[in-house]
Amino acid sequence: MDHVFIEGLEIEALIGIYDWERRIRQPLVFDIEMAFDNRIPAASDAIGDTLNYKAVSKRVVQYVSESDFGLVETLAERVAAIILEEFGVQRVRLKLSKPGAVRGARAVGVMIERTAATL
Ligand SMILES: Nc1nc2c(c(=O)[nH]1)N=C([C@H](O)[C@@H](O)CO)CN2
Repeated sequence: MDHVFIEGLEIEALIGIYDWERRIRQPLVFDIEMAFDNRIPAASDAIGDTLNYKAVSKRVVQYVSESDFGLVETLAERVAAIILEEFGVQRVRLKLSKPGAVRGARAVGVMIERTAATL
């Protein structure tokens, strides 16, 4: 299966379980891999046939910038659901990194893979 990806998408958000984290915005980094059949846009050369990574990025930036969660797990789940539901993606892999959250670690966070519900 082909993929469309977004790597290193940096967004500041209100995120964290500690009191001090409720008063600041922290940088988060998203790496997103979306299953998509790229043969169709490759044949037509039409942006309308693509899974448009710019449109997905814009939506993720808008949602994450306005979000307010304690856990990175919650935010990752919500972003994955938006990608599946609003962009018709069948499978998404998402890595959410919180750089600098743990002293000595470059980043911590979660990686999830979700599939669209079938009726
Ligand atoms: N699995 C998780 N562990 C932790 C989280 C989290 O969201 N998921 N969050 C924190 C704190 O907010 C931390 O990032 C502050 O340094 C701790 N562990």
